[in-house]
Amino acid sequence: MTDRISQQAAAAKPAEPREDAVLAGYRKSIDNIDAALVHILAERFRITQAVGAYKAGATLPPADPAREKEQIARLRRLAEESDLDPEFSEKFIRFVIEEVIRHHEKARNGDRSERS
Ligand SMILES: C=C(O[C@@H]1C=C(C(=O)O)C=C[C@H]1O)C(=O)O
Repeated sequence: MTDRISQQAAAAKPAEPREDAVLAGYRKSIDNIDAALVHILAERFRITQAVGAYKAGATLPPADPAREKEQIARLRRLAEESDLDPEFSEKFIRFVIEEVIRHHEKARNGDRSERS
């Protein structure tokens, strides 16, 4: 790549995503946020495991639809205030709660079986 035409061709070529400094800067922030999400979810599941053990001991049902309805409505409101799609927020929390209930059912069955 020493002649002028080759140099011009190289200059016109868009940078590979991995070599783009602006994109790399954004991705650094995305990586930090993703790490925080994993830590937050780990803490949420740590406490819901304790709730599952408590419910199993107290013979309380694994799921509480009234509580879920309140949480979904609250998170939809928060999403709207934060310019996040409320539909996405509802889908996300339902996905998480479904997994929590699966854990609670396992805890109730002495970790022998799962729902479905
Ligand atoms: C954690 C609980 O158990 C279930 C899981 C929920 C959740 O992950 O937020 C909410 C309600 C219940 O269906 C609870 O009853 O508080």
